Amino acid sequence: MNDVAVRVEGLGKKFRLYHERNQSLKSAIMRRKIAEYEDFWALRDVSFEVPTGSTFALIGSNGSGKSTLLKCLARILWPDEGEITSHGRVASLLEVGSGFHPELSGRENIYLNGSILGMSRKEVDRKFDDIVDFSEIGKFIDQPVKSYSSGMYVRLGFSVAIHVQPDVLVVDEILAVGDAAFQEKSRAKFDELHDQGKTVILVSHSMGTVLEMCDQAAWIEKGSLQSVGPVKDVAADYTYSVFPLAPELADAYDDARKKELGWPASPIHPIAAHGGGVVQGFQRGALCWSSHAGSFSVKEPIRSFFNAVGGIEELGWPLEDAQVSTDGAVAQRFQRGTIDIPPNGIPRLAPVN
Ligand SMILES: Nc1ncnc2c1ncn2[C@@H]1O[C@H](COP(=O)(O)OP(=O)(O)OP(=O)(O)O)[C@@H](O)[C@H]1O
Repeated sequence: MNDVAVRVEGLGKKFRLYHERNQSLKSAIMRRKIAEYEDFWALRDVSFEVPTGSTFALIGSNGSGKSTLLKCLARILWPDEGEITSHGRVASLLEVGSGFHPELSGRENIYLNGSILGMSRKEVDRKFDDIVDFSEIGKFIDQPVKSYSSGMYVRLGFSVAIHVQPDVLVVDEILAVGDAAFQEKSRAKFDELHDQGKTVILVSHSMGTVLEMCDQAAWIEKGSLQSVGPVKDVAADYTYSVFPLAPELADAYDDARKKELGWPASPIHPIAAHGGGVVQGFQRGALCWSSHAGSFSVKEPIRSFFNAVGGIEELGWPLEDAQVSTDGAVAQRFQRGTIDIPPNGIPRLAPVN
């Protein structure tokens, strides 16, 4: 077996950006001039290898070129420079409804999509019931797919793609369209593929999902590769670029704290009251700097706090580390009140009058 599932070498993909809004031949003739355009390189000089059996994430900000790269990997787009070599059967699930014909039924689309992804009719016949079962489309299978919800589209598309039994599965963010139960089911399917030594390449904006599911990653920005390697390193590089450290916190963020708190997971929140300060959420806690107390770290529960109230306006910054009792309850004192989180419960905020 090959150690490398996909090799990308010097990849470049350009698009034409037209300066005239209307690009039809008729309008060009009417205006007696050919539409002007410029070349825009969505990807340039991108090279990396995806190890066989890895779950590989592509990360980067909006418009950085992730989907374009996935489309090149799935052979939906053809590169203008460089090349992609892949080993084994590649199946992809990119845009909602891609590979489906809206007027055809779910049943007909399973055959259509299956053949696009390289399955024979006999193979689809054999797997048909499993595909329908996994998709949970049930009695709607003979309805035209144009009447399906986007979640139903994705469930059917994903079900066909995994039943191709690909060596490499290429998936864009669209799985997030499915409901919680289906997302859980697709996660389990990814684990199964991983256990079978299959390779999955996916795009996700959720750093939690990426860290949980993937072992390798590549970070792309403005069409060029920034870093590639173990997911933790790449995710750290990326998040530092998105959420730089507050200058006040930089000194406090030594190696020990880095280990304890992880990398930045939120922008810097300024605190106006009581002489001012800043607080910033990290992967496993928060760092706080106040003009009174200098800087100190707060562990996990502050994240629940951030989520619960959407900010630190009400209670101010934390005055102590969270106190965790044996039954899992959490209590933490803040500048203007306290927060209590019962085991598996909703945080209660108790502002001081
Ligand atoms: N068909 C196209 N014609 C012209 N420009 C395009 C085309 N497809 C993509 N682009 C441009 O290429 C760049 C990269 O787009 P792409 O969709 O790959 O980004 P992305 O990283 O997937 O973004 P997002 O996170 O927002 O989904 C963008 O600037 C986009 O406008």
